[in-house]
Amino acid sequence: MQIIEQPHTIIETGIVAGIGFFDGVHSGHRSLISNIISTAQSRDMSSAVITFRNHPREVLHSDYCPQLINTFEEKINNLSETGLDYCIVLDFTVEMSQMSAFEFIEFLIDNYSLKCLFIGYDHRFGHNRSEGFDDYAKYGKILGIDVLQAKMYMPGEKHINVSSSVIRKLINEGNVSEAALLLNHPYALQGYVISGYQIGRKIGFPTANIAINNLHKIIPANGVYAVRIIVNRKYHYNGMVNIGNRPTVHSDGEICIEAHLFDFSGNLYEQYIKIQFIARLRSEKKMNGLKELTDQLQKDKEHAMNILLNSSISY
Ligand SMILES: Cc1cc2nc3c(=O)[nH]c(=O)nc-3n(C[C@H](O)[C@H](O)[C@H](O)COP(=O)(O)O)c2cc1C
Ligand SMILES: Nc1ncnc2c1ncn2[C@@H]1O[C@H](COP(=O)(O)OP(=O)(O)O)[C@@H](O)[C@H]1O
Repeated sequence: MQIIEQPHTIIETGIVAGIGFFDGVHSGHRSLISNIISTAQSRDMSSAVITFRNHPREVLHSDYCPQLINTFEEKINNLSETGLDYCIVLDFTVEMSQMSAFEFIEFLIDNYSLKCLFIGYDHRFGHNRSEGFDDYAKYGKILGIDVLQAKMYMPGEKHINVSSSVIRKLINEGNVSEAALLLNHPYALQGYVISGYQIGRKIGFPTANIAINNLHKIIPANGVYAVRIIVNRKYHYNGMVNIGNRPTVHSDGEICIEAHLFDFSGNLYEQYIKIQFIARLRSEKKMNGLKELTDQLQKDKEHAMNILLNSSISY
C-alpha cells in the first residue's frame, strides 16, 4: 500500500476510494475495503481509502482529546494488511471543515484522480454535515463520478452494528474479548518499560511497567487481563497485565499498566513492548498483604494460561 500525503497526485488508472476516519480498522471497515478492492478490480482501477491524520473534532474544538482505538501509525499498519493500493492521508484543517460536500468531492477528483467514491451507510461530510447520501450521489453525477453507498455490516447472529464507537465503549469497560471479535484482532497498547517499586521480583512476579506514548489511546478499565506480549516487535510471550493503582502496596492513586511475562527472565527496562488484550480475568482488589496477593497472582496465571491456550483470537 502506497501512502499519499501530497495533493495533486495523478494516479493514471483512476481510483475507487472509501472515505472515513477508520479508527480501529475493524471488521466493518474491512468489509467496506473488500468492496472497494473488488470494485476497483472489476473496473481496472486502483483501490484507496481517504483518511485523516488528525481527528476532525480535535481541529474544530482545540480542547478536545479524542480517546481512540488506533494511533495514526497503527491505523496505517492495519490498513496496509488489507490489500489496498493506496491510502490518501489528509490533514484536516479549519479551511477543509468549511468546504461543502460538493466542493470536497470536487477536491478529491482534482487532486487524487477519484473516479468512484464509496460512502459508509451513515457517513456524512461537508460543512455542517447537512447533506446525505442522495445529495452526494447527485453531486457525483454532476462531477462525472460514481458515488456508491456501502451497506451496513452486521456479522453473526447477534446483529451488533460494528462501529468504532461501540468498540471504544467495550474497551473502556474492559470487555476486550468482545472488542477483539468486532475488530478481528486484539486491542493493543505499546510503550517503553520503565522502572517501578521493585516489589514484583521479591514476590516471584516481576512486572514490566509500561509508559504509554500516546495521549489518545483508550486505557481499558482497571483490572487484570490475559494478554499476549511482543517484545521489540519480535519476541512473543503469553502473560498477564494489571491496570490500576495497586491498592495492596500503594495508595498514591496513580494508574499504572504492568505486565508479567510467562516463561521469561531477563531485563526489559527501556525495551519496547506491545500488549495485546485477549480477555479480562477480574477486577483489581485490595488484598490482606503480599502473601494473599502472590496466591492470587498464581491463580491468575493458571486462569490466563487456560484462556490463552484456547483462544482463537489471532495475533
Ligand atoms: C496480573 C496482576 C494482577 C495484579 N492484581 C493486583 C490486585 O488485585 N491488587 C493489587 O493491589 N495489586 C495487584 N497487582 C499489582 C502488584 O501489587 C504489583 O505488581 C506489585 O506491587 C509489584 O509492583 P512493582 O512492579 O512496582 O514492583 C497485580 C499485578 C499483576 C501483574
Ligand atoms: N517474567 C517477567 N515479566 C516481566 N518483567 C520481568 C520478567 N522477568 C524479568 N523481568 C524484569 O524485571 C522487571 C520488573 O521487576 P519488578 O521487581 O517488578 O521491578 P519494577 O518495580 O521496576 O517493575 C521488569 O521491568 C523486567 O526488566
